[in-house]
Amino acid sequence: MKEIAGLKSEVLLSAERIEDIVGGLARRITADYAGKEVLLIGILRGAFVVLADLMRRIELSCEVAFMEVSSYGAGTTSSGIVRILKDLEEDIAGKHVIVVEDIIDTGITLSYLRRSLLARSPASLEFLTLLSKPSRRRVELDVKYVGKEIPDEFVVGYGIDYAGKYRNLPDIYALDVPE
Ligand SMILES: O=P(O)(O)OC[C@H]1O[C@H](OP(=O)(O)OP(=O)(O)O)[C@H](O)[C@@H]1O
Ligand SMILES: Nc1nc2[nH]cnc2c(=O)[nH]1
Repeated sequence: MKEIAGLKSEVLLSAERIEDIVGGLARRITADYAGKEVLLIGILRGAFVVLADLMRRIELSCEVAFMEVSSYGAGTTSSGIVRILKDLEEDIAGKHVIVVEDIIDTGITLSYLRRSLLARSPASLEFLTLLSKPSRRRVELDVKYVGKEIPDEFVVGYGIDYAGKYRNLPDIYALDVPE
């Protein structure tokens, strides 16, 4: 047991377990896109850690780009309103795009991104998330690459923050957040 932000917390996924999961996702992408070039779009800020590890294990010609979106304030619940804080600088028309997320909760962020990115005519568009909380879904989403499904717990570490902090923790912790 460890205290994070004064809250009780337990390791949900160790760094070693995360490495295995990310390696498995990278192998699937390498096989699925054989002979093609991919564009990975990391959704800032949380996805930068998984994206950095994932792309180094993908054995394909690979480009990277970033968008920053936000649907959470300082707290632990989604506002339900997605804002694009930083858009792509490049054209994605004709590219094989994989959007990389750290976590999917309600699905609102990715369903908004799907609409926004499909309108830009990529050759293909798929989604990857390290973590998914299926019990929290408020919109249906087809996510091809899911690292691990987790219960409805508030998690931090490996890029995922609590009030802007703890992204640097190598393991992922479940926090005992009061209701
Ligand atoms: O499925 P949803 O309910 O839409 O939630 C998922 C979103 O929430 C987190 O981002 P957050 O807004 O916390 O921003 P951050 O990545 O900058 O920490 C996560 O990175 C996803 O983008
Ligand atoms: N930090 C954090 N952000 C989230 N966004 C959606 N779910 C979560 C979560 O469990 N933890």
